[in-house]
Amino acid sequence: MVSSERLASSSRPPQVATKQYGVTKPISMAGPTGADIQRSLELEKFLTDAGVYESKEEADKREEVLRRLGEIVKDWVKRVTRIRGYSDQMVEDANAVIFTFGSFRLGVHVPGADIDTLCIGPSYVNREEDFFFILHDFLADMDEVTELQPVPDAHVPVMKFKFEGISIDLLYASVSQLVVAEDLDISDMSLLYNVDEQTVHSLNGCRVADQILKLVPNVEHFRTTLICLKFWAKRRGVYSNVTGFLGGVNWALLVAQVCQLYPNAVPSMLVTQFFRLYTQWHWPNPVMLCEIEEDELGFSVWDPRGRTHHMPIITPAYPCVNSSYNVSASTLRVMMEQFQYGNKICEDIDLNKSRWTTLFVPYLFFESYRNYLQVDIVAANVNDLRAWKGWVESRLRQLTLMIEQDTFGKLQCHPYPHEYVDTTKQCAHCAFFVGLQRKQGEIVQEGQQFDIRGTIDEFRQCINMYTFRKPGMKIQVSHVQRRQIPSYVFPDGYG
Ligand SMILES: Nc1ncnc2c1ncn2[C@@H]1O[C@H](COP(=O)(O)OP(=O)(O)OP(=O)(O)O)[C@@H](O)[C@H]1O
Ligand SMILES: [Mg+2]
Repeated sequence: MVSSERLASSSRPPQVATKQYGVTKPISMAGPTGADIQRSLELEKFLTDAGVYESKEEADKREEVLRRLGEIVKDWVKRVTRIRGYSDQMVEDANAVIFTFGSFRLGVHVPGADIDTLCIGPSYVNREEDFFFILHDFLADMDEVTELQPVPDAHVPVMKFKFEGISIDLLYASVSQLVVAEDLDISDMSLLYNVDEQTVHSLNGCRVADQILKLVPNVEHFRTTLICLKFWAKRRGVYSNVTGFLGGVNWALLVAQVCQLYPNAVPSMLVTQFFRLYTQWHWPNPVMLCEIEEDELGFSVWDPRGRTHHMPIITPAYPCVNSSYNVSASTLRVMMEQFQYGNKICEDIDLNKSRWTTLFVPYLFFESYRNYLQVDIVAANVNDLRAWKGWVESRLRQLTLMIEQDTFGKLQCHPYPHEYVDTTKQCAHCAFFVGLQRKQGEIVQEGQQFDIRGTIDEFRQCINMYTFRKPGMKIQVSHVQRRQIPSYVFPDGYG
């Protein structure tokens, strides 16, 4: 049975931000009914059985890896201090601290997820040489470290590696202090004075995570709901920042907004309200968790170029940016379809006509379209493939945009954020797929076909301009029909 209070509240339209840089206000709502609590317990059981929570051993290992990383950066900073010729006292006092951010900091990481870390060091230890050369070489010599990959020219420069098999993203920020205190307060705005833009960006992840945890009314409910929605998004093929869907921070902000609106709700209600709210949200109205002064915005939501911000989800710490700038009209369309699916199932669950398992049924991408593009990527070895694949994956959004533009929006693309590997190939290989469909409602003339060969050639040329291209790095883009999808895509059979 559904309580009358519940029906009354759920039939109310969600409030949507109308004021510039304003936030949505809490919708007062009665607390959970017995049925809501029961549904929440069932949801948690489902998530536990699905394996989204890591074991005690895995959690301990992560803590140990973080402790080791903390020691390594301290040793490194002391070494640099000595090389720079500072006094023995300075060498003794020299310090660096590690902060975590991302899903680990929020307490919503799944087994095998990366740990996003930020190292804060003193003013005289720089990123260009000290971090990307001295610390890099230090790490390269360690047996525990594998797959070390420096990315110094990224928007947020990062060193990626595995430490005893755990993926680490390590950022570096040098602050205007000679000695970094062990209990440094990352929310202190004065840390942002006199530092370069990359440092501001590097500090931002930690400040955003802390803000989110401060702004949600009930952290445990927020965590369960976010774990649930991230798992759902992966099952439904809409979890991926790089492909133009949403990544960890975007899902966190969307869920945090729902938690703010329904402060008394338990996770099952929050999941239901999530789908209700975002199926009705008037994009591109921005989602934002707190009031933001105009000068805190790192971009303009209303700027005429802002039309490219299809689904603005604004981070809550200076400089507040749209965290989902990769979303395009086509990926927004795909996500809205998925939100509608989620909304329908949750309504049925509320009426006891469906169960949680149905919500998480994997999306059948290869049954959803008749035509696809297959993007095959090969390289001489797995290391080359990792870098090459990353580059191609980051350009798939461009392919989608180019096709939709060149066909005046009549051909719609759905880039799928999963890679498939043909293990029978001699060289290292992976493939991505893009679903193709005519825009619905388009009047089709007999025999009308789209010729996108020119667009694909242009895309391939752009891909081949990769700065770090090596012999053996190749890409092939082919049009395939559903029945031509290669069998390695279905390792368990065609279902
Ligand atoms: N588009 C973005 N805009 C702003 N911050 C971002 C963006 N992408 C990543 N970040 C920052 O980097 C952090 C780590 O990114 P990551 O993609 O690992 O997300 P995550 O929340 O850790 O999820 P996952 O469980 O997938 O690792 C984010 O939490 C956020 O602070
Ligand atoms: Mg992460």
